Amino acid sequence: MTVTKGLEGIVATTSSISSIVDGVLTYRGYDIDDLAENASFEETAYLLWFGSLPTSAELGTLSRDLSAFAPIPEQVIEQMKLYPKDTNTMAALRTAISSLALYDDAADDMSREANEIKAVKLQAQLPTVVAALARIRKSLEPVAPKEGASIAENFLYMLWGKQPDIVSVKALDAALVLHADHELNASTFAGRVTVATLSDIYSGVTSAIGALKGPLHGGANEAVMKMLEEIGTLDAVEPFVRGKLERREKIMGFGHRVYKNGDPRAKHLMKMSLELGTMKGDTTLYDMSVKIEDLITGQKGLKPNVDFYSASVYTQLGIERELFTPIFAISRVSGWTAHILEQYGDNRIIRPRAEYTGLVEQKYVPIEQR
Ligand SMILES: CC(=O)SCCNC(=O)CCNC(=O)[C@H](O)C(C)(C)COP(=O)(O)OP(=O)(O)OC[C@H]1O[C@@H](n2cnc3c(N)ncnc32)[C@H](O)[C@@H]1OP(=O)(O)O
Ligand SMILES: O=C([O-])CC(=O)C(=O)O
Repeated sequence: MTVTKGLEGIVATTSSISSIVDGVLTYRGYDIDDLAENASFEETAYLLWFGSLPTSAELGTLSRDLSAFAPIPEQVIEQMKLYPKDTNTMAALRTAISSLALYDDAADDMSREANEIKAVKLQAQLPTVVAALARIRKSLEPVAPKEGASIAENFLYMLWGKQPDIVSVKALDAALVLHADHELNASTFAGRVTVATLSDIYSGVTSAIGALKGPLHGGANEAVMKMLEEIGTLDAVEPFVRGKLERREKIMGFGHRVYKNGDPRAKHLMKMSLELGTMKGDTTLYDMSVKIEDLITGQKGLKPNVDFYSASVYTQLGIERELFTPIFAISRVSGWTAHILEQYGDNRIIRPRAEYTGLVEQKYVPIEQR
């Protein structure tokens, strides 16, 4: 048996949803740079689920479905009010999304049609859950979704309880496009492993949320912001990074399993971070981030990943750190559900082997003789 730690370089499935070839990321054959500049998040989600960009009529239908599905059951809201207020937001999200299944009569309907509807429903409801969790944490009443608004607009509206400005909506929409899918990343793989047992789509998304939470994956965006807060000023960047490198500690938001010459999504978020800082008349967070990048890339050859500049983008949008990874989930649920539909379409249980390295030839010893 050959063991490849972390399954590095192992091709575990075929997929026609997204690809990373020579550092270029595509969704269904469209370059991420093209989509980041031109596509809305709703168009992107449609592309991931159904394989082509929507016509106006198809996009209209999807937008109406997303609006219609956005409200969540009152019981789920009441349960969320019972969660400890200081609990990890991703832990709360994992629980709330799992509980949505209890109120969906079609949760175990495994037909393609029912699963497509549940994919759209999960996409519609996840932002409502995250916004409600954020408000409940602050002892505020959740705000009901607004009809006819895009996912980005609706999320900020439900979060802030007022109509968001156009700049914030555009920036969040672009960030959602950039995070929507990423081949066989850890959370998508977790979701596919779960549904490959023919478990339901809610179980798959719940597994995926659990995997995204970790700081080596989606949780890195919150860890980056924690680091920026800890550093505090531009002058403190250099000694901070030097200390980290001397102690051989990881710098969050850098490195990637697949990209060794840079993550194509990072440049878009970097540009957004500068634009938002310039508009606000304070580019400190951007300047600190660039200085960290220069030092880490110069000394370790590591490049920033998608999580690095998203931290300063979200902070400059006025979004609290605890919501960064849940916002990643708001976007990635489109990719997770597209992969889950693909897995159901050509399923085989995912069950690799382990090389045993434990004790052998042990004999049972009665408890009083141990
Ligand atoms: C959306 C996303 O999930 S993007 C990734 C988000 N995660 C992070 O930003 C966390 C920080 N980064 C990391 O932990 C890693 O780079 C990962 C998890 C992303 C990839 O892990 P792997 O593919 O296993 O990379 P691996 O750990 O083998 O790294 C290779 C070398 O670079 C070093 N390295 C990798 N990332 C970092 C980092 N962020 N800071 C310092 N050193 C690093 C490793 O220590 C290792 O050095 P070594 O060969 O001397 O032991
Ligand atoms: O692909 C990965 O390993 C992690 C990543 O960048 C993502 O999920 O967006």
